[in-house]
Amino acid sequence: RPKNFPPGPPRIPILGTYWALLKEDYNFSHKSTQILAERYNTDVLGIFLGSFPTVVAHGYDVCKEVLTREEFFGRNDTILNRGRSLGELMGIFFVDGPYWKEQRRFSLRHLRDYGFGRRFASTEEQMEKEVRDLIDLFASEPKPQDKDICRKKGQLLMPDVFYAPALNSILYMLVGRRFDNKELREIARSTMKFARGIDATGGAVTFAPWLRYIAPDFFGYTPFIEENKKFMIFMQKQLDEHKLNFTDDHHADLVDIYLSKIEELKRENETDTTFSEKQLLWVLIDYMFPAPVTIGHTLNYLWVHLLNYPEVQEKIQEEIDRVVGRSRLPNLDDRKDLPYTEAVIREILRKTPINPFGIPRRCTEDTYLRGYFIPKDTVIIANIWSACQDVKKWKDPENFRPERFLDRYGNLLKKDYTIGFGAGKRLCAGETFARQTMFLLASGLLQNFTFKPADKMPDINERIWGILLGAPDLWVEAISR
Ligand code: HEM
Repeated sequence: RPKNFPPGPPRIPILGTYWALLKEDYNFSHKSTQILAERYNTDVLGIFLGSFPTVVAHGYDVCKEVLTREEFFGRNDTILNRGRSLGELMGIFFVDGPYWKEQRRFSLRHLRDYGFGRRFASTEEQMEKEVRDLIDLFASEPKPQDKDICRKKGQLLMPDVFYAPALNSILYMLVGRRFDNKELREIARSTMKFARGIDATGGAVTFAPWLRYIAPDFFGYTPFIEENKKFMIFMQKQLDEHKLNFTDDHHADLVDIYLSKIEELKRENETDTTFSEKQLLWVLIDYMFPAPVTIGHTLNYLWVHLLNYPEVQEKIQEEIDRVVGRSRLPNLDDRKDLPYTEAVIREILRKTPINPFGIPRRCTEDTYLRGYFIPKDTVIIANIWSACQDVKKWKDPENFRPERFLDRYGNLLKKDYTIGFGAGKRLCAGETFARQTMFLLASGLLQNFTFKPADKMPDINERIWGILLGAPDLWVEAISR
């Protein structure tokens, strides 16, 4: 333990202090670190994942500080982060330094041109089409290709029903077209397979990579690599097709813009560059793979709550009827006029964060946090779950209370303290898109249907173990309004 390193449980060989996480809560390490932080009377817990020094921040203020400080903007070079992209660190999620800065900035700047994170008519039309298709799916007899998510008219499976609309919305901006829903559902389920094989710390295989030779399935290594390959194959196919038809005088999506940039650098004989076709592949995947599972699972939690709190469902419907009516679908202009609907989505993001540990960061230089010494290359984790449960911030965090985001006149509070998307310059790159998509899908469905559980009432506290903290699958019954 380095001198003045944050307090925490004692280390043992190989496991470090991982044993203590398993002992406190075998399945949910975000709960274990919270228990340990309380025991050691600290907001800044020092643990060792194998031999890797790791600092876990707890509570709203410390998490916010950790996420926004420049020296904590690194990412970790782990077997999984490399393994998914065939041995190299690529894309946006798992790279850092100037490489990360350039690729994040370039992709975001140009995705904005197609409506990612801002208003753009043709993308909004496309998203409206996705909402309409989803409404039709709920209102129709099941088609043979939809039997996996629709068991009879009006009875559908969450989160899977959201996978295709979320993916098609982002793919439209990345590669300029939409895809068959069944194909997209299969791809989205790949993410779930690997996300459920490994815990939020990255699991034992991250700090003891040799475990992948002993029991690769048990430690989640094989599913992680194999399921990631499915994204790679899908995206490589799109890239190959784009390259065949590419002309530099017409750019229709991010791939065109990026290929054009590569051409420009070639013309200038610029070889010292972070731009390459391989890099493009992983940038595309990094915008694609989070969309269905993050949006799908957050909406699944929303529905778990709507079923348990029918009065909240009614209030949203009353607000939509009053502001939008029934003759057209809610659109992004309506967001500001539907404060209660927005507040419910914010409260879901707070109460049930799907990334309890966010994406772990790396400390890029020796530094101090709340008086403790943090050496360079320490793994930095913000326990987002603890920040969302912080009594000092939320007063009654255990309650589902959307009104906490409204003032006494029912207006949405200007400042949004939601921290589920991370914070600082490494903030989730898809936040605005995710919020817009969730708003459109939720408000469109609730305008048209009232929902009841198709089987028993879902348990509000049940969670599925994994990197992504999801609720169990939920069959809902939609009754036309
Ligand atoms: C409810 C939905 C979502 C939640 C709660 C969420 C949450 C997060 C969190 C916690 C991080 C880590 C941020 C940090 O290190 O501070 C992250 C990163 C990221 N997210 Fe999301 N996300 C969501 C949806 C999406 C969507 C839909 C996309 C893409 C379309 C996306 C793309 C990304 C990317 C590219 C990063 C990496 C950013 C970087 O390392 O610079 N996310 N997200």
